[in-house]
Amino acid sequence: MSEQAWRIVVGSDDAGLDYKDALKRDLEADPRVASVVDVGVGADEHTAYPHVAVHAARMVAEGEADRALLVCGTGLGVAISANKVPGIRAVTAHDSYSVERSVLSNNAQVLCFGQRVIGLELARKLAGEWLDYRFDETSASAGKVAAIDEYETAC
Ligand SMILES: O=C(CO)[C@H](O)COP(=O)(O)O
Repeated sequence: MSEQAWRIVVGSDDAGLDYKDALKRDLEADPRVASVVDVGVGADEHTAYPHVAVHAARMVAEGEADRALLVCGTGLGVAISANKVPGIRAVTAHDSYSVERSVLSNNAQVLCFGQRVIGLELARKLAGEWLDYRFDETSASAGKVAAIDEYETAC
């Protein structure tokens, strides 16, 4: 049986707009993706990154999307912001191994890139690889991710 296609939300601030739009086009053309929702920014829009990131992360936390792909200048601010939403595990990852482990070790639902940090072709390649990974709830990593969740409710 084939795996269910991803429902993805994309977002950026103005510093990440070009990459967000390019990655969105790739995702829309990808058969592994069922739907793509763009929460901005659009051209000539200057919403600060925390608002966009939290909007996207809430969509994931509330089950409206499976994953989010976020872009700002560094990929750091969108990750910090998305992680404020309970239940969200957001990472900044600019290399293939980290992207893989963000899903297989950390069950991260949110991947963040920095448009001022990596080249567009690398970002496109990493986003494509990201779609192939699914967290294994029966893996040895599952208990560690559960411990993160326990700290979220305890702290
Ligand atoms: O990279 C950003 C936040 O991490 C953002 O795109 C730019 O933020 P700024 O340096 O505060 O303008």
